[in-house]
Amino acid sequence: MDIMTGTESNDVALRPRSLAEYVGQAKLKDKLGVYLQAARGRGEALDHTLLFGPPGLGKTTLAHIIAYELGVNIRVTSGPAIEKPGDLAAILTNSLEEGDVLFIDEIHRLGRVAEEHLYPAMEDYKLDIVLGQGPAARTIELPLPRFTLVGATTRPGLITAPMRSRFGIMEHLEYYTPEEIAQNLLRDARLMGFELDTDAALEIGGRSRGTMRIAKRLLRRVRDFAEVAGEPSISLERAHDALDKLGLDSAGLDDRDKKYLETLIHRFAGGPVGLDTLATAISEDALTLEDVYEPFLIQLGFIKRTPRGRVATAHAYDHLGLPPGNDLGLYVN
Ligand SMILES: Nc1ncnc2c1ncn2[C@@H]1O[C@H](COP(=O)(O)OP(=O)(O)OP(=O)(O)O)[C@@H](O)[C@H]1O
Ligand SMILES: [Mg+2]
Repeated sequence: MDIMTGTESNDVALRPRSLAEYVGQAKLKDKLGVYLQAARGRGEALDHTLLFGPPGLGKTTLAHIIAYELGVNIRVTSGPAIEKPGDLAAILTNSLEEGDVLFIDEIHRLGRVAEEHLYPAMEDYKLDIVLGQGPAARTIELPLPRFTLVGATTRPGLITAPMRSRFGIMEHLEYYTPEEIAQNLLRDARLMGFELDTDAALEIGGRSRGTMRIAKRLLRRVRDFAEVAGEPSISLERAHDALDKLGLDSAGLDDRDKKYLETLIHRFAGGPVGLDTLATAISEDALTLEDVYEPFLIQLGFIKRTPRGRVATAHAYDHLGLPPGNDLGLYVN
């Protein structure tokens, strides 16, 4: 099972529309609520906002909520979709109205040229367009409506300093607690019209890597098991059993997480080992490890990133049922 990717069918109806429906992220919501209210009160566009954090925590959802709360339209695009400066000009001049939100997903993948064109658009609400070539070329300045750029990224480290400095609001999304996830799953179940026991929701919440998207997918799979078993509601036992069948352990680690930890511990004596070496050893892409797998393993306190490489902690040994500091030596398998 691939719990990190895939489509989210009939998800749109379940997406929270307002900040009030958006579960968790209390600190972020508090602050954002104030900024939204202030911008609305002044009748101004919200400052440009950068949302960052691991996949599936709700950045895209939040971008839509911002537009909803401001009562404006949202235009959605992504870094890789903007290749030529012309692409950006088309987006900025075609459909944006005063106060609208322009959402650029994966903003770290914006090309350098497009990025440089975005600077004056963000700062002075104007676009410099170069007409012609060579000595005959001239630049015209196109005024833009005052808009709010909302950028989302899983890799804030790749956003250049000049880009970063143009965001007035920068917010980090955090992993959800099992309780927060359960709260949202109970709401989803209600909206989809099936019974979900609270302890079952908490069980799924505890095995979802703190990630809303994963939790929602697991809920659908657990529901399949319950339905096929002819059960009218989803019980803790059913959730437990189904999650075991899906290969998730008590901490919500899947087979690939476990392979990561086992490789680090057995093959590299718990580290330190470089990311690329580790990635090769488990046939994964280094970026995926860094963006998707490691943040949660770090959050659980199972691994550490050190200057000399990745290190497994005593916690990880414990979780895998190994004696602490297990020193099996190099290359046991
Ligand atoms: N705080 C929340 N409350 C309720 N539902 C949420 C919340 N956060 C996320 N979701 C739901 O979880 C799913 C994933 O959220 P979303 O697509 O916004 O994540 P993302 O951070 O943009 O992920 P990616 O980095 O992969 O683009 C969506 O179905 C969304 O409705
Ligand atoms: Mg997204």
